[in-house]
Amino acid sequence: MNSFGQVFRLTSFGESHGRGIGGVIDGCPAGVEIDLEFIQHELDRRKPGQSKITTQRMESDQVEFLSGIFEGKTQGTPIGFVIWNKDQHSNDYSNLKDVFRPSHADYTYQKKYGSRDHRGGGRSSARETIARVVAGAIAKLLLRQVGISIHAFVYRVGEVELKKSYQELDLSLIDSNIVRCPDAETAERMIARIEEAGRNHDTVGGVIQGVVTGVPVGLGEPVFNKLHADLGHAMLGINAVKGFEYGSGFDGTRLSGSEHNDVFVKTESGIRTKTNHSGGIQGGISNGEDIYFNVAFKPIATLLKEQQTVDKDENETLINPKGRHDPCVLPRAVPIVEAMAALVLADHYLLRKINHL
Ligand SMILES: Cc1cc2nc3c(=O)[nH]c(=O)nc-3n(C[C@H](O)[C@H](O)[C@H](O)COP(=O)(O)O)c2cc1C
Ligand SMILES: C=C(O[C@@H]1CC(C(=O)O)=C[C@@H](OP(=O)(O)O)[C@H]1O)C(=O)O
Repeated sequence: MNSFGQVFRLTSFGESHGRGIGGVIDGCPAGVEIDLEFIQHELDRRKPGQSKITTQRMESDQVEFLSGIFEGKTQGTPIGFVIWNKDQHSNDYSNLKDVFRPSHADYTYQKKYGSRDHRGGGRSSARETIARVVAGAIAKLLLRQVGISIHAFVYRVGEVELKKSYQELDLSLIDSNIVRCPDAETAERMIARIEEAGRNHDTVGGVIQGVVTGVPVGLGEPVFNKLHADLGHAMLGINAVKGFEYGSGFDGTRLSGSEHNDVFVKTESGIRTKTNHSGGIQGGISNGEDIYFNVAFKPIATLLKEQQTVDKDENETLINPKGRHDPCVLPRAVPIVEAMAALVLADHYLLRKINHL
């Protein structure tokens, strides 16, 4: 399937080395104020060639809207958009036509479809995430109107970890450096780690943390489409993602129940919890506390060095990829994580409106 969401739905199309990437958003209500500069800014945060630590493919990624927006507002009609590809170097992939890059999608696409667009990985390329960032930006604008904000930042690159909780950080500093870690000293070490991977013709993975604030009580469906399940589905659908945890996550399993329970307290702003191991979600439904989660990204597959592989006739052979690749996806994945979270939150916000008088 090429669609995502229940009410606020995105269908994307396009391949990395085809004419372009685009999408259709269905189910966006009328009256969302569209800030085109903001949408373009989100695309600029994702685009390739943005700094020395990303792929050097040079795309301007200017979005062209075809429908659904009039006089600065959504009309409740399908929103169509396209971004044209301009800097494909398809010859870089000529020697990959009949061989499979280890841990990319070449082998599985070939086996599933019997053929594949080998240029730039075709539809398996993360270039498709452009569509998610456009739709996510519109979802963010909708959520902004109802007081919900979403931030993501790079938490770990390889072994270089941010040793602070998100409450101790100034999230307005996320974009103050090229790696998108809101702590200047850790950011420097992360950048050095990515440069080291690049120099060695290798790649490095890590973790992005996401935080959603201003969420009202009651978003999420109680059995299927639990809020955390939909967030996990969204995050695990991003290219190169290997893991998702929310709230206390895997570390929470080390605590006893009495340490882990989020005790309720009555405050001036209503019922709150003393701690937030639940990560703002209980029984699949938001409880009004911050939602926070971690997303794990692998070190990406295409290494600019020789590796063992097989070809499409099942002979063992060697592979030597060329071209422009991200030594680490995390800096560019930050806006993608935010976009996917925004799609889920907007979807559940609208779903609650349908389900309740
Ligand atoms: C922002 C971003 C940039 C990426 N850039 C590259 C890249 O330059 N080279 C590469 O081999 N994979 C890159 N990937 C990862 C591949 O798209 C991904 O590994 C591939 O589709 C196989 O899917 P899987 O890793 O989820 O199994 C990138 C992923 C993201 C999120
Ligand atoms: C083009 C983008 O990223 C690409 C993602 C990608 C991959 O395998 O996912 C491989 C590279 O593709 P190419 O060889 O065509 O440059 C990246 O540059 C983009 O994100 O816009």
